[in-house]
Amino acid sequence: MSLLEIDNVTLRFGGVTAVNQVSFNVEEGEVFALVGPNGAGKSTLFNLISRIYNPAEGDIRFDGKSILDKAPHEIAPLGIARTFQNIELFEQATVMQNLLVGRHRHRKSNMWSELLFTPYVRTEERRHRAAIEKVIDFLDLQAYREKYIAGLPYGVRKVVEMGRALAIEPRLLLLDEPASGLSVEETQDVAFWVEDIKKQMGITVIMVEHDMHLVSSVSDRVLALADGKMLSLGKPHEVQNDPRVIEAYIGASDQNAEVSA
Ligand SMILES: Nc1ncnc2c1ncn2[C@@H]1O[C@H](COP(=O)(O)OP(=O)(O)OP(=O)(O)O)[C@@H](O)[C@H]1O
Repeated sequence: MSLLEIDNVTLRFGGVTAVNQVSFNVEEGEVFALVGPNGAGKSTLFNLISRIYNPAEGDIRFDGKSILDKAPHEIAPLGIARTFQNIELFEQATVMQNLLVGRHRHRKSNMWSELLFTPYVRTEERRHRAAIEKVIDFLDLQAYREKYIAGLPYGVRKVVEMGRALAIEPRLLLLDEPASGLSVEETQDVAFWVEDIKKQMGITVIMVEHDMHLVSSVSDRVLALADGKMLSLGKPHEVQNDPRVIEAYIGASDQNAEVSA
């Protein structure tokens, strides 16, 4: 059974069909990339999986069960974490505090036991701290742990956002443009982390990304979309060389050229 099944999903915004009869499966342990020109429907697909949007048609199953009856806040407890294109962290909180927020889904203690600081709460607190230390080590964030997000460079914030999602200890991680705005060196780090997230942590990754070099170096499979429709699905080199994909990108750049002309 696939970890995630997108089954004939359609979503319309007024007259625009943002996602048009899209079907694909993501297998456990895979790095799966969604690519396509601007407006292809990639972010909308992430928002459908995160339950921010309801499909007009189709089903989305995680671990064999439909998630269409879940509210957005019930998605992280299922084991699905995500990052956002426009980083969504608490600016006036430290790196450590932001990572602790990610642990919320694992808190099983109630308010009274927290107030009384029972042995159970103490053990749980240690478990949360240990999980976070693991993420800090993994992403090399030691130097920033007590720093406020507001004062951090963009590249570090992006890493913290990935850390917040990893702190949830998800089974499925959705990365929305992890390399956008990053330097070549920082993008190289993202490539190493994605590989390790898969190999060391055993987490399945779906990534929306425009950087085709990153996509082809880390992805097992790639789905190319254009105008909400599936164009091509396969290994990175197969999709990159698919004439339908090349045509869609050329078409999109022609349109941009016309707009900017
Ligand atoms: N909330 C919304 N209301 C109306 N239309 C929307 C909304 N969100 C997306 N769309 C439209 O749906 C289509 C798909 O948009 P989407 O943001 O999913 O594309 P994308 O592939 O993520 O693009 P980009 O690479 O620019 O982020 C576009 O035509 C977009 O204008």
